Amino acid sequence: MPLPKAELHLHIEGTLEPELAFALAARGGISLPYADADELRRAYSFTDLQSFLDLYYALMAVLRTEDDFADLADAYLERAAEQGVRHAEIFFDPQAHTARGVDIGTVIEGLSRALDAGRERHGISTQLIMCFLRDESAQSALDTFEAAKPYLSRISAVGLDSAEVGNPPSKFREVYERAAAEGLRRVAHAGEEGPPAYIWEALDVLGVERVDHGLRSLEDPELVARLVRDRIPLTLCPLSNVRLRCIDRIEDHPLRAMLDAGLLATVNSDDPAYFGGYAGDNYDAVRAALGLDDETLRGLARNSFEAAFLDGDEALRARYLAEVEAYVFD
Ligand code: HPA
Ligand SMILES: [Zn+2]
Repeated sequence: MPLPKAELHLHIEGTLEPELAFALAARGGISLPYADADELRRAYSFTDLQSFLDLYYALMAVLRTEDDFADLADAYLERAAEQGVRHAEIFFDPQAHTARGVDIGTVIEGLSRALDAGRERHGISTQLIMCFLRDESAQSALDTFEAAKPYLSRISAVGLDSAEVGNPPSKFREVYERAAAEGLRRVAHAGEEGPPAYIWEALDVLGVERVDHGLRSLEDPELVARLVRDRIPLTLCPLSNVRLRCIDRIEDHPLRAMLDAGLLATVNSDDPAYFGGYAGDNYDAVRAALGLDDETLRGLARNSFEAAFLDGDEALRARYLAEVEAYVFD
């Protein structure tokens, strides 16, 4: 049995495995510019974030109907359950779909259908986090937020993703203010490729409660002090960092140094279909590369549930935390 954990940094569109992409393409009468799943998988060689995003957005062409989104989320939950994920807070990118003429309601209803069934079918509790594409305009984010208004009861938080450098968090101040006014939680990708200054902005301008990645935090000791003081969680994604060449080798990952500095670090998968592994695979990778012992892994799992947006159900959080403490490593 795998270590129980929460997944807090997972793009549902990044769980689109090549085989499912071809199956959805066939169902929708869409042709892909690859002969088969193996050829597509061979294209998964990235030089930076943008080179990944280009393929990530292109492949979304197969996601068109409510059933497509439901099947995508159901396939993810099945893989996640096998890897010990008990709770998942899942990003989606509405603008990547509405730009192709897919209604935002189709996206949210399809995902929600699979997530609602997920508790029974896969034993996983879930939340949805709506992300804005930071390389689109601030107005586009505002328009997206307005379009999502009828569905806000299904969304727990807003996030910010896509091409980071040149698109600082402060660009999205207004839409984050609106989200907060509607009672939504706030997170943002920051410090993946971008500088520590972007992490400060995410905290001070957008009011985020968690930083997605925050990989470059250690470059700024004052920032580390702030993150430690306020117990701001970082949702790290080790395999992603290697595949997108934010770090050269997994052995160079700053996770251990971050834990030693007192940061509330968590381990997550980002875009598992593209980066070589789901949540448990990321735990396995850092365990092997950084020589983490069992109690450090247990601490990472504990952090994941402490960082989860489970304030509305503290009994559930307590149950998950008890599972972590009772876990016996083999
Ligand atoms: O790793 C990522 N970084 C930024 N945006 C993203 N959108 C999907 N994955 C990512
Ligand atoms: Zn991400």
